[in-house]
Order: sequence, then structure tokens, then C-alpha cells
Amino acid sequence: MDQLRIYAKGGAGGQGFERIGGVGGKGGNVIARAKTSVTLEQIKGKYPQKRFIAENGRDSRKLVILGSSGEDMILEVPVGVVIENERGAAIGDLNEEDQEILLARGGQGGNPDNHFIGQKGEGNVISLNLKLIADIGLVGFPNAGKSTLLSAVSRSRPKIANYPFTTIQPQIGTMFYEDLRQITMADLPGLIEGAHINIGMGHKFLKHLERTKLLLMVVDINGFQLSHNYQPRSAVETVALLNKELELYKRELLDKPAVLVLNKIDGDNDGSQTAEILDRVNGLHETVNEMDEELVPQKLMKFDDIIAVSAKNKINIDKLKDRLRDLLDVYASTDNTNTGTDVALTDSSDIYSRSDWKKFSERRDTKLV
Ligand SMILES: Nc1nc2c(ncn2[C@@H]2O[C@H](COP(=O)(O)OP(=O)(O)OP(=O)(O)O)[C@@H](O)[C@H]2O)c(=O)[nH]1
Repeated sequence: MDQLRIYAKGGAGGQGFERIGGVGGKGGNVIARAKTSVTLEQIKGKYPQKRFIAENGRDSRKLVILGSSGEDMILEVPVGVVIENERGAAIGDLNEEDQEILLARGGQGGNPDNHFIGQKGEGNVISLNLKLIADIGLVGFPNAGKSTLLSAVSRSRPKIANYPFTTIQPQIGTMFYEDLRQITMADLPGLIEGAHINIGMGHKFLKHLERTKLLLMVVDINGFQLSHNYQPRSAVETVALLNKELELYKRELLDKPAVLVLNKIDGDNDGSQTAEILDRVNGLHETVNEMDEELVPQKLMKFDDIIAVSAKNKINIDKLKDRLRDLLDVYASTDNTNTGTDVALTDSSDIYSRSDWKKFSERRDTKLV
């Protein structure tokens, strides 16, 4: 969820008491305050009506010359949110903890200027938009080739982006297309085995993946080993492990559009290694039964596609770029999210698309040196 529309209404001003020159209290304001711990989903869950109304100011009375002001209504919103009005114009953005923005002003209390009649508070339809870090977020353990891939797809060297609302610095690459379309891709450092329990940069990393439209999982066909203290993992185990890390952090991440990239196929001379991985990933709901329980996620991600590449030798990079673009377009036009598949699946439905792989395997002999 990256957008939430709400209604904010300032409290009305209290009535003045003309006979004694009494002034009504000012209506409370509705104020957005940034908190890193808050999500848009939480706001929606807590306030399903999405109406935020501040308290009215009190009237001035015989013994109360100055009516007291209404309380402000404070709405806690996620850090990194852009606030827009009904017409889509930006009112401002909140990039730091406890930063505040006024959403709707309370009405003036009744006083001589308004004939002692308390004024209504402002009523505004407001849209809270989470800033995207990039269209595509790379997911992969160290050494999978994420930086190399980012450089391969983007024309120039990826830039280190300075996002005020993150403490980590994502590398952002821009993919350029012939018709001038641009798609951004972010490599957020720090995902390692155990990230969900906050080993390494853990949560800080995973949190930002939520702010991308599509996840691109990058796996080295030779597998992965975090360090000598950790067991080596095969490529297929790595897919399961990454799936699990995402799931343990936040299950909803598994519902995002996702593509799997099998990288470093230049080292697989006859293509058999990659073909076997692809087969096993395609049947992951069966393959996981043979894996250590600690590697197995409860729910499997549904990849929109699996593409084998060599980031270093630029094999299949254009194909990857085209596919990513197509997928983003499809998702933008249908606003679909894929639903993923549970591991406890009993039917044998093939949850991964093989189409591109077939085409690739037919062509790969001519492409490989
Ligand atoms: N043979 C081969 N090596 C590759 C390929 N892509 C990346 N590498 C090598 O793999 C190593 C790791 O690549 P990086 O791009 O730094 O990997 P990363 O995933 O960004 O790693 P971290 O920065 O540690 O997260 C480097 O030595 C790359 O040259 C590839 O397609 N083929």
C-alpha cells in the first residue's frame, strides 16, 4: 500500500460573547506527524473511516471571557510520505521523525472581527503518498552480482542516492529505453541470511523494498555462502532462503510482482547447471520438501518470470530490461498484485513461467562464448 486518501477537518471556533467582548476558543488543527514505526496500513486499520477531525474551540460565556482552544488532532504518518491535496498538488513531505505538517486549520473563535461568530474549520481531502525509492528493488545476498547487474542495465554507473528518509544509501540505476522511457532500479545493501532477525542491516534494508513496485531477486547459479560459519547454499536453496527472509520480515512482500534472475550463466558452459536450477525452481513447491526445514518458507513467491543472465558478459540483459518494462506496464494498467502460492500446495500447477527460458535455451549456444 503506498497511498491513502483521508479527510481532515479542523475544529470549529467557539462562539464569542459579544456583550462582554468575550472571544471564542480557536478550533484545533489536524496535523500530520512523521513516525518511522507507522505504516499506511496501520492508519487504515485503526481508522477505517479515514476521517480526522480536531476538537472544536469552546464558547465564551458569562464567566469565561476567553473560550479555550480545541485540541489539535495529531495523525501519525510514516516517515517518507508526500502529502498532496485533492488536486494532486504537493503540500509538503515528511522526511524525518517528528516532522509535522498542517493538514487542516481550525476555525477562528468568535471575536469582534467576525461579529463574534466562531468560524468553521477547514475540511481537506488529503492524499498520503509513500515515496518510491525506485520502480524495481534488487533482492539478493552478497556476491550474487547485484551491483554488476545494476551497471549492466543502466547506461551509466549507478548513482548513490541520498534519500533523506532512509539511513541506508541505495544505489540507483536508471534503465533508458529507446522511446525515452526511464525505469529506476535500486540496490539496497545489506540483505544477508538472518536479515529478518536483524543480522546485518536487516530490517532497515527490507523496509525499503516495500517502496518499490517490483522485486528482482538475483541469485548466483553457483549458490551462496555467507561465511565459513555458515553452510554453503545451492542456488535453489538460496531462492527459498531469500523467499523466507522476505516472508519472515513481512509476508505481504511476497505478493509483490517479482522476477527471478539467475546470474553468472557465463560459467555454465553447456547450460546444464542453469537448466537444472530452472527445473527445480519451477517445481519449488516439491523441491522444498527435500530441503532443511530452516530454509523453507511457508508461502512461495510467485515469479512473473525467471530469466537467466550474465551480468558480467551482458548476456540477456536487453531481454531482461524489456521484460521488466512489460511487467511494470501490465501491473500499472491492471493494478494487479500476484497472490503467491502456499507451500502446502497439493496440486501440481506450475507457478512459474517457463516461456522465456525455453526461448533462451534455444538461443543460448549462439550467445555464449
Ligand atoms: N562470472 C560472473 N561473475 C559475475 C557476474 N556478475 C557478477 N560477477 C562477479 O561476482 C562478484 C560479485 O558481484 P557484485 O556485483 O559485486 O555482487 P553484489 O551482489 O552487488 O554483492 P554485494 O555488493 O556484496 O552485495 C564480482 O566479482 C563480480 O565480478 C556474472 O554474470 N558472471
